[in-house]
Amino acid sequence: MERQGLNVKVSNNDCKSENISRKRKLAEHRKSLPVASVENLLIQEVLRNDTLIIVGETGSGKTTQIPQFLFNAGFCRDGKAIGVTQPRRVAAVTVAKRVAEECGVEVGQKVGYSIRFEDVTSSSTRIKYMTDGLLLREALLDPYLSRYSVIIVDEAHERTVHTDVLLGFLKKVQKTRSRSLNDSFNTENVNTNGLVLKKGNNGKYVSSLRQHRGRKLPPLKLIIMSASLDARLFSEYFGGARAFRIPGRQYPVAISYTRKHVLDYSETTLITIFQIHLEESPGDILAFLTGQEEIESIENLAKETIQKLPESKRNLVVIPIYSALPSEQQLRVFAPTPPGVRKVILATNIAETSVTIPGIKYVIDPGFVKARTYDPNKGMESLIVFPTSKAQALQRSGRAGREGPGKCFRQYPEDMFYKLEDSTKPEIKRCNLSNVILQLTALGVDNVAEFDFLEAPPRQAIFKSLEQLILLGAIANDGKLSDPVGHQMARIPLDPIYSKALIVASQSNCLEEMLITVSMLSVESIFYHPREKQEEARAKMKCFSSPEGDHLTLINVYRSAVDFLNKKKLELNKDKLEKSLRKWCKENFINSRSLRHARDIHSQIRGHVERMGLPLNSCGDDMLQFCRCLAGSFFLNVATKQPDGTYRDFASGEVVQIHPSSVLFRKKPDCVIFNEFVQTNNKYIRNITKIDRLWLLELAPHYHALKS
Ligand SMILES: Nc1ncnc2c1ncn2[C@@H]1O[C@H](COP(=O)(O)OP(=O)(O)OP(=O)(O)O)[C@@H](O)[C@H]1O
Repeated sequence: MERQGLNVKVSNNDCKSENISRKRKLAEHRKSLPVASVENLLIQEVLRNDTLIIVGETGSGKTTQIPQFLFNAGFCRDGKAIGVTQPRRVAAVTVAKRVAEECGVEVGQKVGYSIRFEDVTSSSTRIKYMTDGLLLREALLDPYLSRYSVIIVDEAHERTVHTDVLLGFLKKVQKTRSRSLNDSFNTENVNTNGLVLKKGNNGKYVSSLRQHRGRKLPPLKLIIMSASLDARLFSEYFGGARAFRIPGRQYPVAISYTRKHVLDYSETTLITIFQIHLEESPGDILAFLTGQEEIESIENLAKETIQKLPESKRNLVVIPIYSALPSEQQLRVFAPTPPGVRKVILATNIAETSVTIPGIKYVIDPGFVKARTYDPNKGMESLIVFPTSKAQALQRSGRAGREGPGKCFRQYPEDMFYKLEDSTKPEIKRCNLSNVILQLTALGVDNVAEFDFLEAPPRQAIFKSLEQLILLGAIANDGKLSDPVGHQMARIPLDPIYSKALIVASQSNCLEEMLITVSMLSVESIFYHPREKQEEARAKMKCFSSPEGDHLTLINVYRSAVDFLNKKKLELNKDKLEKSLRKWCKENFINSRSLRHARDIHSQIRGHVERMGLPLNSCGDDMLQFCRCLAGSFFLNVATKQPDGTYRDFASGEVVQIHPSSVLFRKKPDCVIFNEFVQTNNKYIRNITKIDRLWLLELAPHYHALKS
């Protein structure tokens, strides 16, 4: 006993001194960041300008430090908060954790984060990191964003559709809040924005939002940040807003290029990983790839190669990260590596901006990214692999110089870099806009075509998406949200076509089945077919296959997994249960990560529909009923067989083929609904169910009776 007590005492002391030295290190690190030298100047600029554009090298401290400067300068007096938006969930979570640690608080207290389906904030949260999409959702409940004194839109160069919509919306909120500002402040020491500027004892500027009369709001300060944005474009959009440049960078990153064009970037990436591992000094590796399937294939090849290395060189671990991975699995990449082990992270562009992955010294950038494209003429959206922009290449190399000097290996010749586009084409110009239009309409924007966008999307895309929303019954003839369907759809955080499917299903007695379907459709590839075990995998898939098509097949997989868990629940604890599910998945050639993600989405969306009061009903064994419900939900995506065995998409007239991964690939029914259009060398449709064409006349006459 005594011994144990002694041990505890010693380790407590160890802990304490470890904590103190960690705190000291963090404080020193903060002081060493380039942004630290301009703290005062920055605060003055924010006080003087309602909108400020801040440009500073990657790693200079923008995301983690500027919100803390603003907090210390008094921007959260009166209970107001500073909101910081990020294009990606993983960045919002990890940055919030880091800033909470720097402030010496638990995440969720003074510093918190909020992302779709996860809110780690409290009434005492004053610095809140969140995704840009989440702030837009918050605006539905609080159109003046009244709880915020400052909004920082970080990584604005990414130009995600949410960032662009948010900027237009924030511009509007700023105008409204400025108008509502009571002008009877005490004018002494007050600048034009109604903020009091005082120099504090420590020589730092401190602002105070003077108590305003009545319930009027102080102006909303807006900061737009990035390492690589077109400051002029943003400045013009915000009426000549001031741009502030943070001088200096933290650590140098040496860039190298290939001598020749590479034919297969996956192969060269794999080779480069092992060259670094065998020849370079210690430090972790981050390699950028384009998607889950590519990552999984390189992950397997890398693991096989590691096994072939001499024992002493097998100290390399491979960790994947992509957006379809559940949050806690994504966070695995941030765990420190044990001494003597090198990790290689295979990432999509999810790890491109904002995140700091401890230990990364080497970046491999093949120069490609998978991005959405949209053809408004055909109403078809597809994912295509494109070369990155210069801005993306700079962000990627920036991940290497965050804890010390780093190296970036670009897998293309140097002259290629200069040929890249400066910045990424804004997503709003290359995506289906139905989600944007639904959100803007819910925010009270009646004429989306006239909305003040930073760069307007093609008018044709607006009209096409508007037409889709009208056909789905979300928007009424007067351009407003329909009641109740449009309002319900705007509340469900899914693509409008899936939100509508849930509403249709609740009216057709099969909401349970549709909930499973949309959850499974929201993740990437449930089945995996390893090259060397194609036949075995195909045989296993047959056990789940439904002759009706892929939707019912997905339901079969989900229900089999739930049955398996229910059977084992009594014998195993939670950890062992998950482990045995993973084994079950492996035996059945099911991607356990995707299945887990689908289960998460299912439970979260289920919560939403329950709160909305939709009846959680099931059609039981009546699968005909469910297939009719699929037809009534996805009537915009119909394809019919042609004499030569190909299909014609009903809406666009395009010739398409059933994707080889579909259970209907060989069966070729006369008429199908589908959920995905994929363009590779051929045009494919994926996630398909056979239907009776006559159902469409009955279930969606407003579209099919007119078009037939
Ligand atoms: N989670 C973390 N773990 C360890 N160090 C971190 C973490 N987050 C930030 N840092 C350190 O703080 C520095 C500043 O990070 P910050 O994200 O504020 O920079 P930034 O200027 O916003 O960069 P970027 O433009 O790339 O987002 C990083 O270079 C890194 O050294």
